[in-house]
Amino acid sequence: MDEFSLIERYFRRSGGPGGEGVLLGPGDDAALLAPPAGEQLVMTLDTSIAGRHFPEDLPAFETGHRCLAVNLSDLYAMGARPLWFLLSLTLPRVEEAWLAEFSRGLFALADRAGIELVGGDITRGPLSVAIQATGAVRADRVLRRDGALPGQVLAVGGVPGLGGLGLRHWQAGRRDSFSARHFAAPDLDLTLGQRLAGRAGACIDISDGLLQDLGHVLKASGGLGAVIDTAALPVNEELAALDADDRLALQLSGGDDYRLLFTWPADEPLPEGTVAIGRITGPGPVRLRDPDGTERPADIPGWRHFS
Ligand SMILES: Nc1ncnc2c1ncn2[C@@H]1O[C@H](COP(=O)(O)OP(=O)(O)O)[C@@H](O)[C@H]1O
Ligand SMILES: Cc1ncc(C[n+]2csc(CCOP(=O)(O)OP(=O)(O)O)c2C)c(N)n1
Ligand SMILES: [Mg+2]
Repeated sequence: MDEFSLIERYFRRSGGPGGEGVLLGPGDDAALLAPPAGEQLVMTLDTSIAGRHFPEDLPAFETGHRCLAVNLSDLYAMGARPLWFLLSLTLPRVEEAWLAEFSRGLFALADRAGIELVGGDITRGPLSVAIQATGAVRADRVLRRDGALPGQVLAVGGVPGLGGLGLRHWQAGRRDSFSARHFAAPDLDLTLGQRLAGRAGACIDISDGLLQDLGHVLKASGGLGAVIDTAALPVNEELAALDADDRLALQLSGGDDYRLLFTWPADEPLPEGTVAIGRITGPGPVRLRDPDGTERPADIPGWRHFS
């Protein structure tokens, strides 16, 4: 089957509403899109390479879900609502069963998130999936990394450490655990970004580990510091069962969580489903506060591609 029939069969869908603002989707030289009036466009791109970003033997359905999820996560972290995406697929060979499952996983999440595939590219080579996603947000609702202020509460929507524990479980063959399933097909919060928009101070999605991603927020916000209450970090049963040091390392530097970390005015109730884990301080280091009140520097690194 050639490239054109593949696109027709697995990536071009007829019938549906066609997506907001889509004047011309896949099929011409490029897509033709109408930006929503009164909003700004938000664009992101993440590449997922087999063996580096996801396991070589990740099932095709999960691969489709995951590669879109990591991009949606960046749109949500900006307060945007998803609109359109482009898919660049590099495949070692044509396996129709794989493609059918991949596109099923991809579109199942795309439909839930309300994002439309408007074009892409297919080439031959080692398996990798690059997705460029575009969303829209009103100027007064944008969430940025540079909006943290001393005194704000630091909060998360989700369980930091789940992705890191899931990768460990996956590698150990425990592929049915809750965390392994979250790692394989990250369970995004599809509404939190919108609920934070226009209200949170700063926001970022946790992909490289809580401390590293918090570091980006603090640096962008002018070199602020933070205190994290280690006992306040939310856990599920699988994280709770680990010994304390192992658990904390995963919570702070595991990565692959794809949940939002944000700052919030201290005098306002937190949005439903989110948990306070500390607060932003004036310029200084990030410190960990243990339940007995002792504080220590947080010096656990996160995920780095080139170190
Ligand atoms: N090759 C590149 N050219 C231009 N900008 C880039 C490139 N790679 C990353 N960026 C930009 O750097 C910022 C951080 O990117 P990244 O570390 O991938 O963050 P994220 O976790 O949000 O995907 C983003 O604004 C991204 O667009
Ligand atoms: C097979 C495999 N090994 C290791 C990891 C861990 N890992 C790889 S990339 C990454 C960080 C996120 O990737 P990156 O390209 O930095 O995405 P971004 O931060 O740009 O969203 C993590 C935690 C993984 N997801 N899969
Ligand atoms: Mg990126």
